[in-house]
Amino acid sequence: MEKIFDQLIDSFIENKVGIAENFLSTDLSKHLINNLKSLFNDKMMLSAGTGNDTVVVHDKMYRSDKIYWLDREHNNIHENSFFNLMDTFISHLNRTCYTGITGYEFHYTLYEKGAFYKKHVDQFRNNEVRQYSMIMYLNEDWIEEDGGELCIHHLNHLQNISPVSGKSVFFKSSELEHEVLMTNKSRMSITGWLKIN
Ligand SMILES: O=C(O)CCC(=O)C(=O)O
Ligand SMILES: [Fe+2]
Repeated sequence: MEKIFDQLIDSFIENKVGIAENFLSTDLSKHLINNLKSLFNDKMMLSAGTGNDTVVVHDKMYRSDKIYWLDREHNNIHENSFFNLMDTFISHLNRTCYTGITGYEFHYTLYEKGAFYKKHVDQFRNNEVRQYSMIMYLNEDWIEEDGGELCIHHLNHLQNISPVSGKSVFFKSSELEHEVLMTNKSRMSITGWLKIN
């Protein structure tokens, strides 16, 4: 696993956007996507909001994804495997890069056909707790016509990343502007932030 962690970290250092293709095993991706689908069927996935810590605005012109927060207290074996993986990644990151991460938060994310998330930065304006953004995609068989790329706005160019199963993306929450382009079919992922307090 350390090799994949280093791939994510090294590409982050080189390009400001870390990408690792097999961060989640096929098995774990499958279980997590099944969790997400059953949460959706049980109407547990709710419209995501935007704003700072205290004011959350639900503006469907700005983002139209649905989310559900992961929690060890759900006692879901696959969710806990995911958290174990993140714990290992964070100790590796802290050990090799002195990042001092002390916590995290992750949600399941569903963009239904036609959904998007307009250009934004992840760190809240009045709160610097979120240090790194991390997204794990869960979609098998993604083709260009499906749209839904993560589009990173670098200073002089755009970088489009397709949301393919197992792939993880990692970048600084305070810096990079990015958006999720409109998706032409259901787009599923786990999105989260590594935090300091
Ligand atoms: O799903 C993605 O590719 C990015 C999601 C995102 O930018 C966010 O939730 O803040
Ligand atoms: Fe974001």
